[in-house]
Amino acid sequence: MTGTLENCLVFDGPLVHSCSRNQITTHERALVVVENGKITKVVENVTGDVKEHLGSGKYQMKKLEKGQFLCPGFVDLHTHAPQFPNQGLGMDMPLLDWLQTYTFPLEMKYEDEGFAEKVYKNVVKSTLKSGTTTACYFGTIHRKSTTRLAQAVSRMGQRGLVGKVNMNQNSNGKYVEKTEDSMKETLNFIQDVSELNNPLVEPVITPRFAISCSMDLLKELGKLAASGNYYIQTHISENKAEVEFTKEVFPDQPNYAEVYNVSGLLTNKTILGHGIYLSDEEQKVIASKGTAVAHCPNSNTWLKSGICDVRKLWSNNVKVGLGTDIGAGSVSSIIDAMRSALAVSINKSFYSSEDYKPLTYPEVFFLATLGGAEALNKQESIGNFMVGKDFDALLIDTEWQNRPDMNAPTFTMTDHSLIERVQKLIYSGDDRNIAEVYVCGRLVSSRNISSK
Ligand SMILES: Nc1nc2[nH]cnc2c(=O)[nH]1
Ligand SMILES: [Zn+2]
Repeated sequence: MTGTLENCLVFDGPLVHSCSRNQITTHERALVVVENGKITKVVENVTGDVKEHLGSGKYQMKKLEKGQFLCPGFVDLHTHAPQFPNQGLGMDMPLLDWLQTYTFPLEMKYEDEGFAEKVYKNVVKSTLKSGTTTACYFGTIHRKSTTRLAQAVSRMGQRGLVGKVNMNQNSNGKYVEKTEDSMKETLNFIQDVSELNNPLVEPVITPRFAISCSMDLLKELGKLAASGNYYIQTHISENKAEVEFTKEVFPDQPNYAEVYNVSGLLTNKTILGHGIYLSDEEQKVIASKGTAVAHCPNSNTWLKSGICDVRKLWSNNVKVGLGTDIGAGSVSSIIDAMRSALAVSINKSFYSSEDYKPLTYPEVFFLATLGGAEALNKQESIGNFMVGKDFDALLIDTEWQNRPDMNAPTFTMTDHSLIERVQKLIYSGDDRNIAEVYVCGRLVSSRNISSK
C-alpha cells in the first residue's frame, strides 16, 4: 500500500453490502482501504493488529463505534428537484389533476434562477443528508435553472444525473416549449454540464412523459441521446388515466412502451419511472433493450396510482431500483423507499395467490444499492464495496440516541447482532441514523458539518 496521510483512509468496523439480490453480506469487522476515492483493499475477517493487514504505508484510520456500520451509498433513480417545496401537498388527487393543480404551477416559478438557486442547494443538501450518494434528478423546462441544479450537485459532491425537462404539448397552456427551443436548450444544457468538468455529474435527456411530447420531439430526443450515448429518463404507465390518454395521443402505437421504443428512447442508459401497468410484452421489450424501471412505492401509494409488481419485472429480466419521486412521493429518503417497497409488496400479497412472495428486506436493500447501480449500468463503479469501485458509502449509526450532543431520549446500549441492526435501519430508520456520507471518498455530509 502506497497511500499518503491525505489521500489514504482506512475504515475499521462492521460492514454490510449486497452482492446478490436476496442476501445481505455482513462482516463483523472489516478494513476498507480508500485511496484517491477508490476502494483498493478490503480485509474481511480482521483479527489482531490492523498493521498486520495494512503494511507500513501512511494512512488515516477511522474506527467505527459500537452500533455503527458501513453500508453502500443509496441510489435514488427518480426524483424531481423543483417539486421539493410541494412535498406532501395534493396527495389526495390522482396524477393528472395533481400535475395541473400543484406541479405545473410550481415548476413555472423556476423561470426565476434566483428562486431555483435557493431551492436546489437545499434539495441537494437534504438528499445527501438522507444518504443519497447517487441521484437522478428531473429539473424543469428552464435550462438556466436546471444548470443551477447541476452546479449545486457538483459543488456539494453528489453523484448526479440531471435533466432539463422537455414538454411541447398537453400542458396547462403556459408551461410548455416550442419543439425547436426544447431541442436547442437541451443542447445548451448538455454543454453547461460538460463545462462543470466533473465526471460525477452527467446530463440526462428528460422527456417528461409521452403525453407531454409530440412524436417529433421524442424522436429528436432519441437521436440526440444516441449521438452522445446520454442517459434518458421519463415516466411510463404510472396511472390508468395516463395510459388511456397516451393511447389517444399516440393511436398508431400498440402500447405505451412502443411510443418510446420507436423514438429510440429505450436504451441500456434509460430509466423509466413507475411501470405499474406494463404488460408482459412491454416488459420484455424493455428488458431486451437493457432499460430499467425506477420503483417509486411511496408516490404510487399517495397518488393511488397502483402497485408495481417488482417480482414480475424481475421475472421478465427488467432491471429495477428505487425512486423517491418527490413531490408525488412525500419522503426524500431511500430508507423510506425501502420500507414503502416492503409495505406495498406485503399488502399486495394479501390480495394475490398464495404463492406470491412479498419482497424481503435483503431484496429492498439490494434495490437501494446494487440494484440502483445496475439500473444505471454503473455496477462497475458503485453499488457495493468490491475492490476497484468508488467509495460511495454511509456511516450508519444505529445508536445515535446514545451519542453526546444528540439531545435525544436515550436507550440503553443494546446487544443486537449486525444483521439485526440492518433490520432496525430498514424498518425504523431515518436521516438520524446517517452519521457520515462519502462520495468517491470525499466526506460530503456529516452530522458535524454542513455542506454549502
Ligand atoms: N409522479 C410524477 N409523474 C409524472 N408524470 C409526468 N410528470 C410527472 C411528475 O412530475 N411526477
Ligand atoms: Zn416522477
